[in-house]
Amino acid sequence: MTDDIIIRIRDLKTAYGTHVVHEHLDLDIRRGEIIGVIGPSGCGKSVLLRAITGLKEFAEGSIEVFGERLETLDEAERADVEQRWGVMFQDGALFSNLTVRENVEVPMKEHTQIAPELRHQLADMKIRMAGLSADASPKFPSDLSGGMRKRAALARALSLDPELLFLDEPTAGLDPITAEKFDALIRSLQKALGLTVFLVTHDVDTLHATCDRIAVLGEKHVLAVGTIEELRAFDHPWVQEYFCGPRGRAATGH
Ligand SMILES: Nc1ncnc2c1ncn2[C@@H]1O[C@H](COP(=O)(O)OP(=O)(O)OP(=O)(O)O)[C@@H](O)[C@H]1O
Repeated sequence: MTDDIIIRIRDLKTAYGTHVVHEHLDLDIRRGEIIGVIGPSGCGKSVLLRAITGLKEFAEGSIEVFGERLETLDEAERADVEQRWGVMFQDGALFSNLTVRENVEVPMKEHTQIAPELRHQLADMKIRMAGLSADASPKFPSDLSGGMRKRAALARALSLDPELLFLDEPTAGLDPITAEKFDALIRSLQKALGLTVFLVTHDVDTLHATCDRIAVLGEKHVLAVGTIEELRAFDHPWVQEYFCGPRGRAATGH
């Protein structure tokens, strides 16, 4: 059913000057799934996330999110669509001069008229949802550990109660135990809030712990989409190395 497709990408082409990143790329993301997006470094995972969220113009093709093509919308309509998703960027992208609470309040200030007192309370609630204690709220990003900064960035991505969450390498740079806790948090938030999650990662443990399906990017397009089991059977050298090499086998228990 078309309604179940929350993101529909057709024949996408993106480029920086003469450097083509994606060409003839098709991908459907289903409502309520966690889809992992993997592929070799530089294959265009982050650029794809940026194209979907309107941060990178594309040269050809179409991207529909919630049935809308962003480039056809006026500013107000576009802002309405943007409110329905949250993005956690690779480096967290927190404002270093704002406290954690103020960071989480930024999208609320931008998109809503919520009164300050209620906004503070809502921000603190998101901070707790992301697994931080209340005393993190008045701290500045530089006072937090890497794992806590990721949680603060997640709290900000959840700021406007999104239906759709984009996570760019959420566990990169975390120790394995912190990463495992973060994976569990993403899974439980997805279930509790009915989120659809677009998750860029290199982490095979994260894929195993969180994802319903995985899209493999390579050679400028989507090479394959499926469950880990389906991809393990996919005959492509990079996919085989990824899932059936020592790290892939250890993570999937094969
Ligand atoms: N602002 C930019 N200007 C020029 N080229 C860019 C820009 N951003 C990305 N690229 C190029 O686009 C390609 C895809 O980059 P992208 O960051 O999407 O890769 P990735 O798959 O996310 O890589 P990684 O796994 O290493 O994070 C790379 O060749 C990169 O050099």
